[in-house]
Amino acid sequence: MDTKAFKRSLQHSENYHRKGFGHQVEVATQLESEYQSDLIQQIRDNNYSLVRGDVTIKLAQAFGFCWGVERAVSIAYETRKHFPTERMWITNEIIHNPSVNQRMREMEVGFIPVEAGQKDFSVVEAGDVVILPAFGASVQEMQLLHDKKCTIVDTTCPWVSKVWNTVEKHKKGDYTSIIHGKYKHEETIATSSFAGKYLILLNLQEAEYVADYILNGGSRDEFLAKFSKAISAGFDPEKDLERIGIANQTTMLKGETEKIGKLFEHTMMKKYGPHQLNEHFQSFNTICDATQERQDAMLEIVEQELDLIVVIGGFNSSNTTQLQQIAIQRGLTSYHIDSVERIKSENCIEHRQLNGELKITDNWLPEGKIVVGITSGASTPDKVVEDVIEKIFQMKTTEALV
Ligand SMILES: C/C(=C\COP(=O)(O)OP(=O)(O)O)CO
Ligand code: SF4
Repeated sequence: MDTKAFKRSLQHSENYHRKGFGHQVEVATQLESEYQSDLIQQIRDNNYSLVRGDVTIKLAQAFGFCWGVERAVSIAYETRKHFPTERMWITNEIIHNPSVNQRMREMEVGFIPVEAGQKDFSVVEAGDVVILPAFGASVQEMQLLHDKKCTIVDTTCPWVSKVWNTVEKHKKGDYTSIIHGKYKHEETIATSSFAGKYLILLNLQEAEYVADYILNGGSRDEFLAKFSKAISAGFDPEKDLERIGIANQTTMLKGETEKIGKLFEHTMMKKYGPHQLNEHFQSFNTICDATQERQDAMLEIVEQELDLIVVIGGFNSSNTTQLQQIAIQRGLTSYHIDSVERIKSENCIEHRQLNGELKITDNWLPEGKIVVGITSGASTPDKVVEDVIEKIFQMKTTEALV
């Protein structure tokens, strides 16, 4: 499929929208009342810190809703206003935050049902309005919805589209796209659908395995088994690693994406020599600013004297998990929660560990004076952060009274 030509024709279709519908002002008021927080603004204005009783809260200097998330949620709200009675669907979660997705359901936006791991688009009929989430959608899904004559409202973040343009460039130059990302993540599924040949790598360890294969060869069967879910159809590691380009899922750990890029640059230089490098290697910076800023702020806050840090964001939120990983690498006690409900009244907390499992920890708030770091992922409303901070204050006040 000529994905570039398809995208171009889609963009000219009258059934395709990728901007709002002129209701920004009304929607902004609604979004503010549902998701913003006076307390958080107060902490921001107070140099990102607040003391109440025994508790000092330190907020990261960059956290919470990024520009792309604000934009996508706002377009989704506008879409409902513009089409108040039409049947409306979304192909996936709009962003990875449970409270925002719940609001979509309340606005009668249906989620495409998934049967045995496959989306069932038979529920969608001609004339229905279908929202594509901030991560985008695969080109095959877009084509299917276009063929069904739906009205498509595309909220894909422009930073994500920038990565799609990058893999299109790789494809044009006959380079294999090496995508630093998670092969099951919606954004990476969408990105790989625009690529020609591709290989998705989760981390530096997997990249080192591939770099070694490029330089020294290895077992082809082992390679194909190891990456069976993360390669394009018919991938041939002997031929398809001769010319490579780097791309990424926008919310991966920034430092890791950079290391992977450098590793492959050196690998190709070693194999083909510096004069031939451009023939065999391409790299464009596709780390988004929001990811960069939130991770940099996290790297700063973990250097402060904190007793613990609470990382707030959806459990399937990749960028939130990366923030948690920074805390763990630093050896700081950290708890990743997705809402205030994870904090139980009897000083116990249910939190997500890096391996994805939930754990319950008792007596997580130390007695006496404490300094608590707080950050939140790019899809977490400030209201959710406020609820968590208020709960911590409340628990420590109760402790002082006992
Ligand atoms: C939409 C988006 C980022 C917003 O945060 P999310 O938490 O929704 O997504 P992710 O971190 O990728 O799992 C894709 O860059
Ligand atoms: S994290 Fe970056 S790429 Fe993702 S939605 Fe936000 S601005 Fe866009």
